[in-house]
Amino acid sequence: MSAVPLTAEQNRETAAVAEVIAAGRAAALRHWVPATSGNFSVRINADRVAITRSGVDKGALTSADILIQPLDAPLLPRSSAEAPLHLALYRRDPSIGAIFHVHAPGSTVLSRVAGPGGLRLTGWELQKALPGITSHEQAIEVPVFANDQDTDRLAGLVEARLAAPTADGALLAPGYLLAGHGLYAWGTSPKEAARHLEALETLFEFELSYRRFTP
Ligand SMILES: CSCCC(=O)C(=O)COP(=O)(O)O
Ligand SMILES: [Zn+2]
Repeated sequence: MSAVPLTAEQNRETAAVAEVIAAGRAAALRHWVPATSGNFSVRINADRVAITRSGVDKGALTSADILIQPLDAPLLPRSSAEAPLHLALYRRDPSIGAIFHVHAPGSTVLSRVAGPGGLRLTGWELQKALPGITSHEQAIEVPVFANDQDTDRLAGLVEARLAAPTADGALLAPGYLLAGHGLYAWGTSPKEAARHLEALETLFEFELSYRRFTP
């Protein structure tokens, strides 16, 4: 009996699930997703994403832990508690290919030091790992939102903030912080989202150390 070949769409779905599993494992190796925290998603096409289920160990994901969520349908049972934050970003920006959320130490601590509002980054060469940044002299704005257990309401605030202009023409980071909670970062592909996540978390660690030495 010959196997039925997979369609291009099925191949895309399988690849997206594998990317979600790999992103969770990479984050866990860096201790960025302690105690089942974090959530990860990868776009399959214009209408659907692969996203982690709620409450599972993101460092030991299997394909059974990944849901295929249509963007314009109610949340599937056992979906991530933070799925509305992922879906809102995919809906507003078709170029987003992956979204990763971690509870990494630099992000989580700095989000409380900065408080709700915005965080400015400038002076760091590593900023150039972010899109549109060509100099350490440019300013990057990272929105910081008060944490909220109502993630639909939070998604509405994020959408409004990302649509608003920044002060002084600063570039918006491909990510934001939830105060006392963690970091969301995205990119056009899983690889780019991972690079943005790593750059932002490292910049936040730099910033925390720097602030200890400066008034
Ligand atoms: C144990 S961390 C609390 C929930 C959270 O912030 C998180 O990132 C994980 O939520 P999920 O529903 O996606 O597992
Ligand atoms: Zn979280």
